[in-house]
Parts: sequence; structure tokens; C-alpha cells
Amino acid sequence: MDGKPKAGVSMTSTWLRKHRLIYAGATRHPFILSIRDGTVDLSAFKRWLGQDYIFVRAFVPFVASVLIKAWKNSDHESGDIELVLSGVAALNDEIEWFKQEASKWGVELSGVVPEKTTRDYCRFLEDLMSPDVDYAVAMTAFWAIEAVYQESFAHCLEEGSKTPPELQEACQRWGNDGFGQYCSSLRNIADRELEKSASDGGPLVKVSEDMVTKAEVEFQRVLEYEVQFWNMSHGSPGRSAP
Ligand SMILES: Cc1ncc(CO)c(N)n1
Repeated sequence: MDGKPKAGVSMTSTWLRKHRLIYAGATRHPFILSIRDGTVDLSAFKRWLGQDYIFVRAFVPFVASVLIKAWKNSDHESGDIELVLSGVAALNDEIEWFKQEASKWGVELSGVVPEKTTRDYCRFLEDLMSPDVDYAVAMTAFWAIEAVYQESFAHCLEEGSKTPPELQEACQRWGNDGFGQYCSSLRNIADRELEKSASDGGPLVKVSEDMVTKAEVEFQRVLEYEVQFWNMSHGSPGRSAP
């Protein structure tokens, strides 16, 4: 195995297959399954809400950093800038939604203390904002972060799911088809950029291979953080030990 995909198979397809166990761990987590089967602990949902609000606030400058990379790296006819800009606009709505949802559940957002997992994940985002991080690498992480939420929450809306009505709006936010399209577009950009690196010849070949390796590492790290984030939301002191 040289780690290169077969011709015609995209890099992200290769990675999704190679890392399918952790991907399933992130998209079919017990917390998500508890929403889907209606047994979710509402205090866990509220904990998720408060911590995710902190995450999303840190996600905004990350997406803005991707926007800058798109402006510097993509040709301006590719549509990348418009797509990422639509992501920034959606995050503006999302932050307002978090505030509304928090007041609905009686969660005081200004009083939420970030858990270690949240701090670590935000720190990871901050590292990815560096201008030294390549567009392909940042885009891969961006796609993976969004795709996990899309697949997770879409699962809670599938036929036969027993998601409580008061949580359906949250699931719709990330589980709707439009968000699915958005994730596909991010994935296509990531694949296009990774493909460019993989096919670069000449003296840059080593640099390009390193970039693809880096993107795969960040992809795995996103999945690990997503699992930890669900673990943190799902678990509570007193959940396992009475
Ligand atoms: C932890 C986490 N991952 C992904 C998303 C999707 O935006 C989110 N809101 N929170």
C-alpha cells in the first residue's frame, strides 16, 4: 500500500473507507443514537448545546481563515469564495439559533464554562487558522467537521427514528438536504485540491505528498475530536456511577 488512491477514486472516498470505524464512531455515536431512539437525557442535550455554542464561536474565525485561503489559492471563478462565504452567513444564523435554543431550554450561555474537550478542539481549530496550513488541509478539516454533524443529525431524521419533537429543529439544522449539498461541495473542493497536490510533478512532489499526508492526519484528528465531543455531551458525572 502506497497510500495513493486508485485512479478515479477520490482521496476522501479512500479515507472514508480506510477510517470507517472512527467515522462510524463519530456519526453513529451513542449520544446521537439516544436522540434518534428518543431516550436522550435532556441534561446531556443542554450540555451539548452550551459546549457547542462555544465551539461554533471559535469555528467562525476558522471558517474566515478558510475564506482567506480560498481567496489566495483558488481561481476566483471556481465558486469557492461564494461557498465559504455562504458558510460564514449560515454561522451567523446558527449563533442566533443557539441563543434562542438556549433560552428555550433555560441554558445561560454566558455562564457556560468550556470543558477540556471543547478547549482542546477550539485550540485545534486555532492551529489550523495559521497561514502555514495549506488550503487543501484546512478544507479537508472543514469538510470533515461539517460532514460529521450532517450525517449524525440526518440519521436522527430518517424514517423510523423516534427523535423527540422538541429536538427535531436542532436535527434539521444540520440534517437537512441543503446542508448535505453544502457538505458535498466542501468535499469536492477538498478532493480537487488534494488531487492537485497528488498529481504535482517535479521538485515539488515531496512537498505535495507531505500535504496529502497532513490532510489525512487532520481528517483523523477531526473524527477523534468529534467522538470526544459527543462523549463529553453524553457522559455526565453520575451517569455511569450512581
Ligand atoms: C463539535 C461540532 N462539530 C461540528 C459542528 C458543525 O458545524 C458543530 N457545530 N460542532
